[in-house]
Amino acid sequence: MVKVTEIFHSIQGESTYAGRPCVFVRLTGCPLRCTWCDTAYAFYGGRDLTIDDIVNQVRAFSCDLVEVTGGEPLSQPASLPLLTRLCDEGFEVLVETSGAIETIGVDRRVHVILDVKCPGSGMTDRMCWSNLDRLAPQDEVKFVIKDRVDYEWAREVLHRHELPGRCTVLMSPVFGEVEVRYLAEWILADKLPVRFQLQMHKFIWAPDMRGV
Ligand SMILES: C[S@@+](CC[C@H](N)C(=O)[O-])C[C@H]1O[C@@H](n2cnc3c(N)ncnc32)[C@H](O)[C@@H]1O
Ligand SMILES: Nc1nc2[nH]cc(C(=O)O)c2c(=O)[nH]1
Ligand code: SF4
Ligand SMILES: [Mg+2]
Repeated sequence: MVKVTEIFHSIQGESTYAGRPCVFVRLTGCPLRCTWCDTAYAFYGGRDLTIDDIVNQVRAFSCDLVEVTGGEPLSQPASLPLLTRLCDEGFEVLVETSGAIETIGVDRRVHVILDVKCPGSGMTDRMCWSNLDRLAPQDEVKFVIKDRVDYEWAREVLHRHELPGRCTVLMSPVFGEVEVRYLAEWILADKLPVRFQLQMHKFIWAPDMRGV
């Protein structure tokens, strides 16, 4: 069984897949507590579903792109067979993960979108740094930036781990926290080889709306 908060069809708002119709499978529960988390409603509750139930609900949307997110999807061991099954069914599969849980066992066909938790999240000490060694060219690493301190920390980490040569590097502002223009201008001033992104769905729908 997999504990699931919601399954919905929306416009992918993040990563290089932003703008594409996508089905989201949001698993319940997260061992982290990022100070700025926009999905605290997925920490508790949820419904127990079988992998077959989930696949049937996903199929009903007739959409080839599926993202498994949360909560922290990899904190449920059943997320691994779920990801493999979605690949076997022919979907293009993304997993959005905090960086705090080992990505060992994630099907190689899955595109991993891995957060690196900056100091402003309060969760840097939870990072599982060996996850960076497992990044493949089809994966994406994401820094969610709250302020200038986070930015400088992220810049140092991405250089130290030579991330830009290994996969896409995303930088995204914490929604409503940092002036988006400042982050854009910091990236330009430093000529950082990263992809700046905003959470597109928060501009399409109300920022606190669920299921979009
Ligand atoms: C809700 S998390 C779920 C997946 C996983 N727990 C993680 O942290 O990656 C999905 C994505 O939303 C981002 N996110 C959450 N709250 C945010 C906020 N207030 N502003 C910008 N991004 C946010 C997270 O950093 C993560 O990349
Ligand atoms: N539209 C939309 N795109 C998203 N991309 C990643 C999301 C997430 O919560 O992981 C998300 C989300 O919640 N909604
Ligand atoms: S790891 Fe993800 S779901 Fe968990 S608190 Fe942080 S942003 Fe929210
Ligand atoms: Mg979200």
